[in-house]
Amino acid sequence: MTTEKPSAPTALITGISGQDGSYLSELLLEKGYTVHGLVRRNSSTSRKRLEELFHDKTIYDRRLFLHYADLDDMTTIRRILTKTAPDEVYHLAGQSHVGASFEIPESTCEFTAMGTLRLLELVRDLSKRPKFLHTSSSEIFGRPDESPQNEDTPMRPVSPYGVAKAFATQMTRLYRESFEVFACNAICYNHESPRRGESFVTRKITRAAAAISLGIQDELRMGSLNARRDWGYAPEYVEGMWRMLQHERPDDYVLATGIDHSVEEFMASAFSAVGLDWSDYYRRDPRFIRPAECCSLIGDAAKAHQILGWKCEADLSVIVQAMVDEDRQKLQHLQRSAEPSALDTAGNS
Ligand SMILES: C[C@H]1O[C@H](OP(=O)(O)OP(=O)(O)OC[C@H]2O[C@@H](n3cnc4c(=O)[nH]c(N)nc43)[C@H](O)[C@@H]2O)[C@@H](O)[C@@H](O)C1=O
Repeated sequence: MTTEKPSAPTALITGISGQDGSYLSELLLEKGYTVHGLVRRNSSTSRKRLEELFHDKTIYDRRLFLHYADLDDMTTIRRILTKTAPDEVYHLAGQSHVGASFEIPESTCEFTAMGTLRLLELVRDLSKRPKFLHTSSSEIFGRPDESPQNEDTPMRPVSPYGVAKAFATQMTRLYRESFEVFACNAICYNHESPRRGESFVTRKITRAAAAISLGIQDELRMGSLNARRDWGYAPEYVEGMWRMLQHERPDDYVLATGIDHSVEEFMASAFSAVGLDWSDYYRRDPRFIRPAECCSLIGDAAKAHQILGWKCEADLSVIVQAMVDEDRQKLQHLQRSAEPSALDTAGNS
């Protein structure tokens, strides 16, 4: 008698080419999943970036598939969902820059809020419903009354991004409670890595520290250094997302370290990693000060720890060092290959 092996699961990831999407696809591929990823139509670098990450072309060719689809193009997403019939959908895509959301509130809500609602509608209508994970954000708490925040802390967003995420978070709850969709919110606090985009403050700082130490840059223009954030390590956060969909019941979980640091402390750590004093290079620039700011966000991940066995282990100083090292290596490579335009520092984030 032959016992039939259960077929490996299939996942669909929106926003696969971002930091979290790349780590999540690696995790799922390692676990034997077939992974389908949605990439924006105008994102010409996405495919190349993922190809570079997956040196093993066999995996890339046979178990990782990319599809072009924007979050406002639901007929295409419906077709992809029907064709690929995923067991799990990880919804990571959206406009993720808090500062930019003050400039582009409408498109932020269009993609981050309405994009999530439209996806939930598609999932609800499928005959074989996949499990659904929405990556929510600590920005939903805005200026909270309590610290640390947990899954029951009231939402009080203070940015268009936070408002859009609060809408998407509440919709995800509603589809779970009213329409019986297996839908979870991963309420993620800031999480960083050497794959973090340069418009986020951590990467902006580590790249500047690396560039200044190599003589490529001479100052760092930034906004306020007082804000405090709970910074964790991105690969651990995607592991938490995966665990949520493996649990028997859908729910919401905070993913956070429970330890906060100021932007100034992060900067001191990055500059000391290259033997420099940050205060010699910092220039306050009002362009980077937001109209409203979440001053201090710190998460309580006790529920994720107790129910999912999730915890974060990476120390912030180790993350900072890894980011600075990666930036120095990349910049040195560019210096050697004499690509001056590529050495321009990210000045608009
Ligand atoms: C959880 C949450 O995490 C991220 O949102 P964020 O916390 O806004 O991240 P950030 O790295 O842009 O800013 C952190 C802090 O740093 C301050 N800051 C000062 N000067 C500059 C500056 O020059 N640039 C930037 N970007 N920030 C600056 C800024 O005002 C803020 O207080 C996203 O992943 C988001 O998608 C998300 O969900």
